[in-house]
Amino acid sequence: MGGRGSKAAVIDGKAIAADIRAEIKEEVAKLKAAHGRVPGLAVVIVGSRPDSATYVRMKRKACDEAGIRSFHEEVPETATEAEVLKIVQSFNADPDCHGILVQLPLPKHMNEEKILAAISLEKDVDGFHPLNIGKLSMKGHEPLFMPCTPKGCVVLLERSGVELRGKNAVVVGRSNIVGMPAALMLMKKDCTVTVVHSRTKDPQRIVREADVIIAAAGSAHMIKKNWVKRGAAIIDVGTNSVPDASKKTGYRLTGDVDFEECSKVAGKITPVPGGVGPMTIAMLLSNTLDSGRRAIAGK
Ligand SMILES: Nc1nc(=O)c2c([nH]1)NC[C@@H]1CN(c3ccc(C(=O)N[C@@H](CCC(=O)O)C(=O)O)cc3)C=[N+]21
Repeated sequence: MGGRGSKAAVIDGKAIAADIRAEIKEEVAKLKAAHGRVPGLAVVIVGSRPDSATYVRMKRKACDEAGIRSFHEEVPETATEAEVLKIVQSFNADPDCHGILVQLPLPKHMNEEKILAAISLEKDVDGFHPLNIGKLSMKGHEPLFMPCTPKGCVVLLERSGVELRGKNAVVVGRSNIVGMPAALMLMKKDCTVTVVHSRTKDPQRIVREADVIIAAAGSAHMIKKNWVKRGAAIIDVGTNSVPDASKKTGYRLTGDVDFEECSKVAGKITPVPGGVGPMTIAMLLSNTLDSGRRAIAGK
């Protein structure tokens, strides 16, 4: 694979996510049979951004299919921070709710950190609570939940047979929700990790050394063929909207990686869409199942 003239194997995130969702569905059914209860996920959405509405619809459908109960609370863009905090607190206290997700981004007048920190640690299925993130960085401390997108990246690598131990991993991007936690998780998997960001000198030279590339910079097609070592595994987290007149919506989704060119040298590569995106939702269900199992079965 990845030899001269050959093409990278495409990692099918949609298929891997479907497998995981089927496994989760079975586990939910087992919980229900043994305890008469199922995991529950609360989704809080503030305002009516069309992209947020789409993601929330997909999450809800995924819950339904897996047998996970979902609760929805939608408030207008003009709601106050106190109102959102109150909703979070009511789900914190609800024994049928095992996971709480506050859809991001929040309107500018709300303090995102304050709202995320109000979510009970035991229900933080997004893994965004500062304590859960902090534990990721410490030896001997396991977070209750890992953030869904970077966890999805690691699971994609593992399920497609990429050995991580001792490998050079380069993470492009240092965001709280993807780059930083992805780097920490790969370190826990015994990779040697380098994080490349907007102030890095000569990022191409560093990325070219990578056996594993996690592209999470938010810049369409910034990773080119001559940035990639032959045989490298590439996980593309980018979800950039670019104009496309042939689409109904007028735009299409594209990654941070120039897929056409890079797949000529990479060993394995994820597409966008159909790569990391579906895994984000599968990991959300997985975290909700874990949380529900802890609460319902006590393990
Ligand atoms: N509290 C919170 N938690 C999140 O996990 C969260 C969030 N806020 N805000 C927005 C981002 C984005 N996100 C995605 C989920 C699924 C796809 C996904 O399934 N994408 C499909 C395609 C979707 C399409 O075509 O529009 C794919 O890549 O194949 C993408 C992105 C979760 N997010």
